Amino acid sequence: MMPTLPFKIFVVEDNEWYGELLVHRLGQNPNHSVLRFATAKACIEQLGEQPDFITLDYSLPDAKGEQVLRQIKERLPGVEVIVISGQEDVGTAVSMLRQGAYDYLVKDENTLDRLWNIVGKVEQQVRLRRENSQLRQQIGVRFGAGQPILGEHQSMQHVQTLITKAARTTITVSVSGETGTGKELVAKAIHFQSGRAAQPFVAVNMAAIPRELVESELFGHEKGAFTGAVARRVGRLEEANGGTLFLDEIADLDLSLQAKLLRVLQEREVTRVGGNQAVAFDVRLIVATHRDLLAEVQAGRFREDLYYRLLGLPIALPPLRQRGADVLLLAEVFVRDFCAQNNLPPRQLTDDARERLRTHPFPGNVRELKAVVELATVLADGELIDANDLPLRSGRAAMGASSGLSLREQTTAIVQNCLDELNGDVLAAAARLRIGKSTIYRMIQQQELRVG
Ligand SMILES: Nc1ncnc2c1ncn2[C@@H]1O[C@H](COP(=O)(O)OP(=O)(O)OP(=O)(O)O)[C@@H](O)[C@H]1O
Repeated sequence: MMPTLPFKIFVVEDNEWYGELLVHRLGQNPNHSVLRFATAKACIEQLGEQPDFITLDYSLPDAKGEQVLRQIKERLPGVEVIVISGQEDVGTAVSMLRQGAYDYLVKDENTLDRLWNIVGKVEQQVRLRRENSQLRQQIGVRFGAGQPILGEHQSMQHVQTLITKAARTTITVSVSGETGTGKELVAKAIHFQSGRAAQPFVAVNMAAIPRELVESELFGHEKGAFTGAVARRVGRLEEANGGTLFLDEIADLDLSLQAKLLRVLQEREVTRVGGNQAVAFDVRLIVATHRDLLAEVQAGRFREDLYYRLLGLPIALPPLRQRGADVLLLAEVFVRDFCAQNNLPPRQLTDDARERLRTHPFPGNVRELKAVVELATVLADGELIDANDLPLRSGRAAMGASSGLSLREQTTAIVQNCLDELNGDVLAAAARLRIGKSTIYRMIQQQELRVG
Protein backbone atom coordinates (compact mmCIF):
# COMPACT_ATOMS: atom_id res chain seq x y z
CA MET A 1 0.00 0.00 0.00
CA MET A 2 1.27 3.43 -0.89
CA PRO A 3 1.15 5.94 1.97
CA THR A 4 -1.36 8.76 1.26
CA LEU A 5 0.65 11.94 1.23
CA PRO A 6 -1.34 15.18 1.57
CA PHE A 7 -2.17 17.04 -1.63
CA LYS A 8 -0.60 20.46 -1.03
CA ILE A 9 -2.52 23.47 -2.28
CA PHE A 10 -1.40 27.12 -2.19
CA VAL A 11 -4.16 29.72 -2.42
CA VAL A 12 -2.67 33.06 -3.51
CA GLU A 13 -5.39 35.67 -2.95
CA ASP A 14 -5.14 39.13 -1.36
CA ASN A 15 -8.87 39.46 -0.73
CA GLU A 16 -9.08 37.97 2.74
CA TRP A 17 -12.73 37.02 2.61
CA TYR A 18 -12.47 35.35 -0.81
CA GLY A 19 -9.19 33.72 0.11
CA GLU A 20 -10.69 32.17 3.24
CA LEU A 21 -13.65 30.97 1.21
CA LEU A 22 -11.30 29.12 -1.14
CA VAL A 23 -9.28 27.71 1.76
CA HIS A 24 -12.45 26.49 3.44
CA ARG A 25 -13.88 24.85 0.31
CA LEU A 26 -10.63 23.19 -0.77
CA GLY A 27 -9.92 22.10 2.80
CA GLN A 28 -13.13 20.06 2.88
CA ASN A 29 -11.17 17.15 1.50
CA PRO A 30 -9.21 15.77 4.49
CA ASN A 31 -6.32 14.81 2.18
CA HIS A 32 -5.80 18.44 1.20
CA SER A 33 -3.36 20.65 3.03
CA VAL A 34 -4.20 24.25 2.09
CA LEU A 35 -2.13 27.38 2.77
CA ARG A 36 -3.11 30.94 1.88
CA PHE A 37 -0.73 33.76 0.83
CA ALA A 38 -1.81 37.36 0.41
CA THR A 39 1.13 38.41 -1.78
CA ALA A 40 3.14 36.99 -4.69
CA LYS A 41 6.33 37.41 -2.66
CA ALA A 42 5.02 35.30 0.22
CA CYS A 43 3.99 32.54 -2.18
CA ILE A 44 7.29 32.53 -4.08
CA GLU A 45 9.23 32.37 -0.80
CA GLN A 46 7.37 29.19 0.18
CA LEU A 47 7.74 27.31 -3.12
CA GLY A 48 10.37 25.14 -1.45
CA GLU A 49 7.39 23.47 0.28
CA GLN A 50 6.65 21.87 -3.12
CA PRO A 51 2.93 22.55 -3.53
CA ASP A 52 1.03 20.25 -5.92
CA PHE A 53 -1.49 22.88 -6.98
CA ILE A 54 -1.77 26.69 -6.85
CA THR A 55 -4.77 28.98 -7.28
CA LEU A 56 -3.46 32.36 -8.32
CA ASP A 57 -5.37 35.60 -8.15
CA TYR A 58 -4.52 37.51 -11.32
CA SER A 59 -4.23 40.92 -9.62
CA LEU A 60 -2.07 40.83 -6.55
CA PRO A 61 -0.84 43.97 -4.74
CA ASP A 62 2.82 43.24 -5.54
CA ALA A 63 2.69 41.57 -8.99
CA LYS A 64 0.62 40.71 -12.01
CA GLY A 65 -0.43 37.14 -12.77
CA GLU A 66 1.99 36.70 -15.74
CA GLN A 67 5.00 37.56 -13.61
CA VAL A 68 4.05 35.25 -10.75
CA LEU A 69 3.14 32.40 -13.08
CA ARG A 70 6.50 32.69 -14.83
CA GLN A 71 8.38 32.55 -11.53
CA ILE A 72 6.36 29.59 -10.31
CA LYS A 73 6.86 27.66 -13.54
CA GLU A 74 10.59 28.37 -13.52
CA ARG A 75 10.94 26.96 -10.03
CA LEU A 76 8.34 24.16 -10.21
CA PRO A 77 7.57 23.32 -13.84
CA GLY A 78 5.36 20.37 -12.83
CA VAL A 79 2.98 22.24 -10.53
CA GLU A 80 -0.47 23.06 -11.93
CA VAL A 81 -1.63 26.67 -11.57
CA ILE A 82 -5.22 27.90 -11.96
CA VAL A 83 -5.52 31.62 -12.52
CA ILE A 84 -8.58 33.23 -10.94
CA SER A 85 -9.50 36.68 -12.11
CA GLY A 86 -12.18 39.21 -11.25
CA GLN A 87 -12.63 40.11 -14.90
CA GLU A 88 -13.45 38.23 -18.02
CA ASP A 89 -10.71 39.10 -20.47
CA VAL A 90 -10.11 36.65 -23.28
CA GLY A 91 -6.70 38.14 -24.18
CA THR A 92 -5.36 37.71 -20.65
CA ALA A 93 -6.83 34.23 -20.38
CA VAL A 94 -5.15 33.11 -23.62
CA SER A 95 -1.84 34.61 -22.58
CA MET A 96 -1.94 32.86 -19.19
CA LEU A 97 -2.83 29.51 -20.75
CA ARG A 98 0.03 29.95 -23.22
CA GLN A 99 2.38 30.50 -20.32
CA GLY A 100 1.41 27.16 -18.87
CA ALA A 101 -1.60 27.91 -16.61
CA TYR A 102 -3.82 24.84 -16.25
CA ASP A 103 -7.01 26.88 -16.53
CA TYR A 104 -8.37 30.41 -16.21
CA LEU A 105 -11.47 31.01 -14.09
CA VAL A 106 -13.52 34.15 -13.71
CA LYS A 107 -14.91 34.82 -10.25
CA ASP A 108 -18.67 34.13 -10.30
CA GLU A 109 -21.15 32.04 -8.37
CA ASN A 110 -19.87 28.81 -10.06
CA THR A 111 -16.17 29.36 -9.44
CA LEU A 112 -15.95 27.24 -6.30
CA ASP A 113 -17.64 24.23 -7.88
CA ARG A 114 -15.58 24.45 -11.06
CA LEU A 115 -12.43 24.81 -9.00
CA TRP A 116 -13.42 21.78 -6.92
CA ASN A 117 -13.79 19.66 -10.07
CA ILE A 118 -10.49 20.84 -11.50
CA VAL A 119 -8.63 20.18 -8.25
CA GLY A 120 -10.12 16.67 -8.19
CA LYS A 121 -8.79 15.96 -11.67
CA VAL A 122 -5.33 17.39 -11.00
CA GLU A 123 -5.12 15.53 -7.70
CA GLN A 124 -5.82 12.25 -9.44
CA GLN A 125 -3.06 12.91 -11.97
CA VAL A 126 -0.59 13.90 -9.26
CA ARG A 127 -1.36 10.80 -7.20
CA LEU A 128 -0.91 8.54 -10.24
CA ARG A 129 2.41 10.21 -10.98
CA ARG A 130 3.52 9.79 -7.38
CA GLU A 131 2.46 6.16 -7.28
CA ASN A 132 4.32 5.55 -10.49
CA SER A 133 7.53 7.04 -9.17
CA GLN A 134 7.20 5.18 -5.86
CA LEU A 135 6.73 1.91 -7.75
CA ARG A 136 9.74 2.69 -9.90
CA GLN A 137 11.72 3.36 -6.78
CA GLN A 138 10.59 0.10 -5.21
CA ILE A 139 11.47 -1.78 -8.37
CA GLY A 140 14.84 -0.05 -8.32
CA VAL A 141 15.35 -1.10 -4.71
CA ARG A 142 14.59 -4.71 -5.41
CA PHE A 143 16.13 -4.95 -8.84
CA GLY A 144 18.89 -2.37 -9.09
CA ALA A 145 19.04 -1.27 -12.72
CA GLY A 146 16.52 -3.86 -13.73
CA GLN A 147 18.40 -6.94 -12.58
CA PRO A 148 17.36 -8.70 -9.41
CA ILE A 149 19.91 -9.94 -6.90
CA LEU A 150 18.46 -13.35 -6.21
CA GLY A 151 19.08 -15.26 -3.03
CA GLU A 152 17.29 -16.27 0.11
CA HIS A 153 20.23 -17.69 2.00
CA GLN A 154 20.86 -15.82 5.23
CA SER A 155 24.21 -14.60 3.92
CA MET A 156 22.54 -13.03 0.88
CA GLN A 157 19.82 -11.47 3.01
CA HIS A 158 22.60 -9.84 4.99
CA VAL A 159 24.16 -8.60 1.75
CA GLN A 160 20.80 -7.08 0.74
CA THR A 161 20.62 -5.29 4.10
CA LEU A 162 24.11 -3.89 3.65
CA ILE A 163 23.24 -2.72 0.13
CA THR A 164 20.24 -0.81 1.48
CA LYS A 165 22.35 0.76 4.22
CA ALA A 166 25.16 1.65 1.83
CA ALA A 167 22.72 3.30 -0.57
CA ARG A 168 21.55 5.78 2.08
CA THR A 169 24.89 7.59 2.20
CA THR A 170 27.87 8.13 -0.09
CA ILE A 171 30.21 5.95 1.96
CA THR A 172 32.85 4.11 -0.08
CA VAL A 173 31.99 0.43 -0.43
CA SER A 174 34.48 -2.41 -0.92
CA VAL A 175 32.99 -5.58 -2.32
CA SER A 176 34.90 -8.82 -2.11
CA GLY A 177 34.11 -12.27 -3.42
CA GLU A 178 35.30 -14.90 -5.85
CA THR A 179 34.88 -14.40 -9.55
CA GLY A 180 31.25 -14.45 -10.71
CA THR A 181 29.70 -13.99 -7.24
CA GLY A 182 27.89 -10.80 -8.30
CA LYS A 183 30.23 -8.00 -7.22
CA GLU A 184 29.31 -5.75 -10.12
CA LEU A 185 25.63 -6.53 -9.58
CA VAL A 186 25.97 -5.36 -5.97
CA ALA A 187 27.73 -2.17 -7.08
CA LYS A 188 24.90 -1.41 -9.52
CA ALA A 189 22.25 -2.17 -6.91
CA ILE A 190 23.84 0.33 -4.51
CA HIS A 191 24.05 2.96 -7.21
CA PHE A 192 20.48 2.50 -8.43
CA GLN A 193 19.05 2.50 -4.92
CA SER A 194 20.96 5.64 -4.02
CA GLY A 195 20.11 9.29 -4.57
CA ARG A 196 22.59 9.17 -7.48
CA ALA A 197 20.52 6.73 -9.52
CA ALA A 198 19.80 9.27 -12.25
CA GLN A 199 23.51 10.11 -12.58
CA PRO A 200 26.13 7.97 -14.36
CA PHE A 201 27.34 4.57 -13.16
CA VAL A 202 30.84 4.12 -14.59
CA ALA A 203 32.62 0.76 -14.27
CA VAL A 204 36.35 0.35 -14.87
CA ASN A 205 38.11 -3.01 -14.66
CA MET A 206 41.71 -2.48 -13.60
CA ALA A 207 42.77 -5.89 -14.83
CA ALA A 208 41.38 -5.29 -18.30
CA ILE A 209 43.31 -2.09 -19.14
CA PRO A 210 46.94 -2.20 -20.30
CA ARG A 211 49.15 -0.93 -17.48
CA GLU A 212 50.41 2.11 -19.36
CA LEU A 213 46.89 3.30 -20.16
CA VAL A 214 45.34 3.07 -16.70
CA GLU A 215 46.32 6.56 -15.62
CA SER A 216 44.83 8.28 -18.65
CA GLU A 217 41.76 6.04 -18.49
CA LEU A 218 41.08 7.08 -14.91
CA PHE A 219 42.22 10.68 -14.91
CA GLY A 220 41.94 11.65 -18.60
CA HIS A 221 44.56 13.38 -20.70
CA GLU A 222 45.14 16.58 -22.58
CA LYS A 223 45.79 16.65 -26.32
CA GLY A 224 49.43 15.79 -27.02
CA ALA A 225 50.09 14.52 -23.48
CA PHE A 226 51.77 11.45 -24.98
CA THR A 227 52.19 9.82 -28.36
CA GLY A 228 48.73 8.83 -29.49
CA ALA A 229 46.91 11.43 -27.41
CA VAL A 230 45.45 13.12 -30.48
CA ALA A 231 42.59 14.73 -28.63
CA ARG A 232 41.70 15.68 -25.09
CA ARG A 233 39.99 12.83 -23.24
CA VAL A 234 37.93 13.13 -20.11
CA GLY A 235 38.85 10.44 -17.57
CA ARG A 236 36.44 7.96 -16.03
CA LEU A 237 36.54 9.85 -12.72
CA GLU A 238 35.23 12.98 -14.38
CA GLU A 239 32.79 10.93 -16.43
CA ALA A 240 31.29 9.57 -13.21
CA ASN A 241 30.86 13.03 -11.75
CA GLY A 242 27.69 13.22 -9.69
CA GLY A 243 27.29 9.45 -9.90
CA THR A 244 29.17 6.29 -8.96
CA LEU A 245 32.59 5.03 -10.03
CA PHE A 246 33.02 1.25 -9.78
CA LEU A 247 36.67 0.19 -9.76
CA ASP A 248 36.73 -3.55 -10.35
CA GLU A 249 39.81 -5.68 -9.58
CA ILE A 250 41.32 -2.83 -7.58
CA ALA A 251 44.13 -5.07 -6.33
CA ASP A 252 45.53 -5.08 -9.87
CA LEU A 253 46.31 -1.35 -9.72
CA ASP A 254 50.03 -0.57 -9.99
CA LEU A 255 51.74 0.66 -6.81
CA SER A 256 52.67 3.98 -8.42
CA LEU A 257 49.10 4.55 -9.52
CA GLN A 258 47.84 3.58 -6.09
CA ALA A 259 49.67 6.64 -4.72
CA LYS A 260 48.14 8.87 -7.40
CA LEU A 261 44.66 7.51 -6.83
CA LEU A 262 44.96 8.09 -3.09
CA ARG A 263 45.99 11.71 -3.65
CA VAL A 264 43.18 12.33 -6.10
CA LEU A 265 40.62 10.82 -3.74
CA GLN A 266 41.86 12.84 -0.81
CA GLU A 267 41.92 16.12 -2.68
CA ARG A 268 38.67 15.38 -4.52
CA GLU A 269 40.13 16.90 -7.66
CA VAL A 270 41.88 15.43 -10.62
CA THR A 271 44.45 16.76 -13.07
CA ARG A 272 44.39 15.20 -16.54
CA VAL A 273 47.64 13.65 -17.78
CA GLY A 274 49.63 16.42 -19.47
CA GLY A 275 47.38 19.08 -17.97
CA ASN A 276 48.00 21.59 -15.22
CA GLN A 277 44.50 22.45 -14.11
CA ALA A 278 42.81 20.51 -11.34
CA VAL A 279 39.15 19.68 -11.90
CA ALA A 280 36.93 19.04 -8.88
CA PHE A 281 34.75 15.94 -8.95
CA ASP A 282 32.09 14.37 -6.80
CA VAL A 283 31.81 10.60 -7.07
CA ARG A 284 30.66 7.76 -4.84
CA LEU A 285 33.33 5.10 -5.02
CA ILE A 286 32.74 1.35 -5.01
CA VAL A 287 35.72 -0.98 -5.36
CA ALA A 288 35.83 -4.73 -5.80
CA THR A 289 38.37 -7.48 -5.75
CA HIS A 290 38.46 -11.26 -5.77
CA ARG A 291 41.70 -11.14 -3.80
CA ASP A 292 42.22 -10.75 -0.08
CA LEU A 293 43.18 -7.07 -0.07
CA LEU A 294 44.59 -7.18 3.45
CA ALA A 295 46.87 -10.04 2.43
CA GLU A 296 47.95 -7.90 -0.55
CA VAL A 297 48.83 -5.12 1.93
CA GLN A 298 50.79 -7.52 4.07
CA ALA A 299 52.63 -8.79 1.02
CA GLY A 300 53.58 -5.19 0.15
CA ARG A 301 51.61 -5.19 -3.09
CA PHE A 302 48.89 -2.79 -1.94
CA ARG A 303 49.37 0.48 -0.10
CA GLU A 304 48.07 0.37 3.44
CA ASP A 305 46.88 4.00 3.38
CA LEU A 306 44.88 3.38 0.21
CA TYR A 307 43.51 0.17 1.71
CA TYR A 308 42.05 2.11 4.64
CA ARG A 309 40.79 4.87 2.33
CA LEU A 310 38.95 2.30 0.22
CA LEU A 311 37.70 -0.11 2.85
CA GLY A 312 34.63 1.96 3.78
CA LEU A 313 31.70 -0.40 4.18
CA PRO A 314 32.96 -3.89 3.29
CA ILE A 315 30.51 -6.31 1.66
CA ALA A 316 31.73 -9.90 1.35
CA LEU A 317 29.89 -12.05 -1.18
CA PRO A 318 29.93 -15.73 -0.26
CA PRO A 319 30.78 -18.27 -2.94
CA LEU A 320 27.73 -19.94 -4.47
CA ARG A 321 28.58 -23.30 -2.89
CA GLN A 322 28.07 -21.73 0.52
CA ARG A 323 24.60 -20.38 -0.24
CA GLY A 324 22.66 -23.62 0.38
CA ALA A 325 19.48 -23.95 -1.65
CA ASP A 326 20.10 -20.65 -3.47
CA VAL A 327 21.85 -22.56 -6.23
CA LEU A 328 18.53 -24.24 -7.13
CA LEU A 329 16.55 -21.05 -6.81
CA LEU A 330 18.96 -19.25 -9.14
CA ALA A 331 19.04 -22.19 -11.57
CA GLU A 332 15.25 -22.26 -11.82
CA VAL A 333 15.01 -18.52 -12.43
CA PHE A 334 17.77 -18.64 -15.05
CA VAL A 335 16.02 -21.52 -16.88
CA ARG A 336 12.64 -19.79 -16.72
CA ASP A 337 14.05 -16.46 -17.96
CA PHE A 338 16.06 -18.10 -20.71
CA CYS A 339 12.98 -19.98 -21.99
CA ALA A 340 10.90 -16.81 -21.89
CA GLN A 341 13.56 -14.76 -23.70
CA ASN A 342 13.92 -17.39 -26.41
CA ASN A 343 10.25 -18.30 -26.83
CA LEU A 344 10.86 -21.86 -25.66
CA PRO A 345 8.20 -23.84 -23.79
CA PRO A 346 8.92 -23.87 -20.04
CA ARG A 347 11.50 -26.47 -18.98
CA GLN A 348 11.97 -28.16 -15.61
CA LEU A 349 15.04 -29.54 -13.87
CA THR A 350 14.73 -33.23 -12.90
CA ASP A 351 15.53 -34.29 -9.34
CA ASP A 352 18.83 -35.74 -10.58
CA ALA A 353 19.77 -32.47 -12.26
CA ARG A 354 18.92 -30.55 -9.10
CA GLU A 355 21.04 -32.87 -7.02
CA ARG A 356 23.93 -32.51 -9.46
CA LEU A 357 23.70 -28.71 -9.26
CA ARG A 358 23.44 -28.80 -5.49
CA THR A 359 26.68 -30.74 -5.15
CA HIS A 360 28.78 -29.09 -7.86
CA PRO A 361 31.38 -26.68 -6.42
CA PHE A 362 30.90 -23.97 -9.06
CA PRO A 363 34.31 -22.33 -9.01
CA GLY A 364 32.91 -19.78 -11.49
CA ASN A 365 29.99 -19.16 -9.12
CA VAL A 366 26.75 -17.58 -10.38
CA ARG A 367 28.25 -16.76 -13.78
CA GLU A 368 29.12 -20.43 -14.28
CA LEU A 369 25.73 -21.62 -13.02
CA LYS A 370 23.95 -19.31 -15.45
CA ALA A 371 26.03 -20.50 -18.40
CA VAL A 372 25.56 -24.15 -17.43
CA VAL A 373 21.79 -24.08 -17.05
CA GLU A 374 21.27 -21.99 -20.16
CA LEU A 375 23.29 -24.43 -22.23
CA ALA A 376 21.45 -27.35 -20.61
CA THR A 377 18.15 -25.70 -21.57
CA VAL A 378 19.33 -25.63 -25.18
CA LEU A 379 20.63 -29.20 -25.09
CA ALA A 380 17.61 -30.79 -23.38
CA ASP A 381 15.39 -32.76 -25.77
CA GLY A 382 12.04 -32.44 -24.10
CA GLU A 383 10.66 -30.28 -21.37
CA LEU A 384 12.84 -31.92 -18.74
CA ILE A 385 16.45 -30.96 -18.10
CA ASP A 386 18.29 -34.00 -16.81
CA ALA A 387 21.63 -34.29 -15.01
CA ASN A 388 23.21 -35.52 -18.26
CA ASP A 389 22.21 -32.31 -20.00
CA LEU A 390 24.25 -30.23 -17.55
CA PRO A 391 27.65 -29.46 -19.09
CA LEU A 392 29.45 -29.53 -15.75
CA ARG A 393 33.19 -29.88 -15.72
CA SER A 394 34.44 -32.77 -13.60
CA GLY A 395 36.03 -31.96 -10.25
CA ARG A 396 39.62 -31.78 -11.38
CA ALA A 397 38.94 -29.76 -14.50
CA ALA A 398 36.56 -27.49 -12.70
CA MET A 399 39.12 -26.61 -10.12
CA GLY A 400 42.33 -24.81 -10.73
CA ALA A 401 44.97 -22.82 -8.98
CA SER A 402 43.17 -19.63 -10.03
CA SER A 403 39.78 -20.68 -8.73
CA GLY A 404 40.27 -18.81 -5.49
CA LEU A 405 39.29 -21.91 -3.45
CA SER A 406 41.29 -23.03 -0.47
CA LEU A 407 43.11 -26.33 -0.74
CA ARG A 408 40.59 -27.91 1.59
CA GLU A 409 37.63 -26.69 -0.48
CA GLN A 410 39.25 -27.97 -3.67
CA THR A 411 39.88 -31.36 -2.06
CA THR A 412 36.30 -31.60 -0.85
CA ALA A 413 34.97 -30.65 -4.27
CA ILE A 414 37.13 -33.23 -6.06
CA VAL A 415 36.07 -36.01 -3.69
CA GLN A 416 32.41 -34.97 -3.93
CA ASN A 417 32.50 -35.02 -7.71
CA CYS A 418 34.12 -38.40 -7.78
CA LEU A 419 31.54 -39.78 -5.36
CA ASP A 420 28.73 -38.32 -7.47
CA GLU A 421 30.11 -39.90 -10.61
CA LEU A 422 30.35 -43.27 -8.86
CA ASN A 423 26.85 -43.02 -7.34
CA GLY A 424 28.18 -42.66 -3.82
CA ASP A 425 30.42 -45.76 -3.94
CA VAL A 426 33.01 -44.85 -1.30
CA LEU A 427 35.31 -47.77 -1.97
CA ALA A 428 35.43 -47.12 -5.69
CA ALA A 429 36.01 -43.43 -5.07
CA ALA A 430 38.83 -44.13 -2.64
CA ALA A 431 40.42 -46.48 -5.17
CA ARG A 432 40.13 -44.00 -8.01
CA LEU A 433 41.50 -41.11 -5.98
CA ARG A 434 44.12 -43.29 -4.33
CA ILE A 435 43.16 -42.16 -0.85
CA GLY A 436 42.07 -44.17 2.15
CA LYS A 437 38.36 -44.94 2.41
CA SER A 438 38.46 -43.73 6.03
CA THR A 439 39.37 -40.27 4.76
CA ILE A 440 36.16 -40.21 2.76
CA TYR A 441 34.11 -41.64 5.62
CA ARG A 442 35.52 -39.02 7.97
CA MET A 443 34.60 -36.27 5.51
CA ILE A 444 31.06 -37.68 5.27
CA GLN A 445 30.83 -37.88 9.04
CA GLN A 446 31.92 -34.27 9.35
CA GLN A 447 29.26 -33.38 6.77
CA GLU A 448 31.79 -32.05 4.31
CA LEU A 449 30.48 -34.55 1.76
CA ARG A 450 26.99 -35.64 0.84
CA VAL A 451 26.04 -39.16 -0.21
CA GLY A 452 22.81 -40.89 -1.18
N1 LIG B 1 22.53 -13.08 -6.76
C1 LIG B 1 22.43 -13.03 -8.11
N2 LIG B 1 21.21 -13.08 -8.68
C2 LIG B 1 21.09 -13.05 -10.03
N3 LIG B 1 22.12 -12.99 -10.88
C3 LIG B 1 23.35 -12.94 -10.37
C4 LIG B 1 23.57 -12.95 -8.95
N4 LIG B 1 24.90 -12.87 -8.73
C5 LIG B 1 25.47 -12.82 -9.94
N5 LIG B 1 24.56 -12.86 -10.93
C6 LIG B 1 24.83 -12.88 -12.38
O1 LIG B 1 26.06 -13.57 -12.56
C7 LIG B 1 26.88 -12.92 -13.53
C8 LIG B 1 28.19 -12.48 -12.87
O2 LIG B 1 27.93 -11.42 -11.97
P1 LIG B 1 28.95 -10.18 -11.77
O3 LIG B 1 29.55 -9.80 -13.08
O4 LIG B 1 28.26 -9.16 -10.97
O5 LIG B 1 30.06 -10.94 -10.91
P2 LIG B 1 31.48 -10.38 -10.43
O6 LIG B 1 31.68 -10.91 -9.06
O7 LIG B 1 31.54 -8.90 -10.60
O8 LIG B 1 32.46 -11.10 -11.45
P3 LIG B 1 34.04 -10.80 -11.70
O9 LIG B 1 34.75 -11.18 -10.43
O10 LIG B 1 34.36 -11.71 -12.82
O11 LIG B 1 34.16 -9.36 -12.03
C9 LIG B 1 26.08 -11.77 -14.06
O12 LIG B 1 25.38 -12.23 -15.21
C10 LIG B 1 25.10 -11.48 -12.94
O13 LIG B 1 23.94 -10.91 -13.45
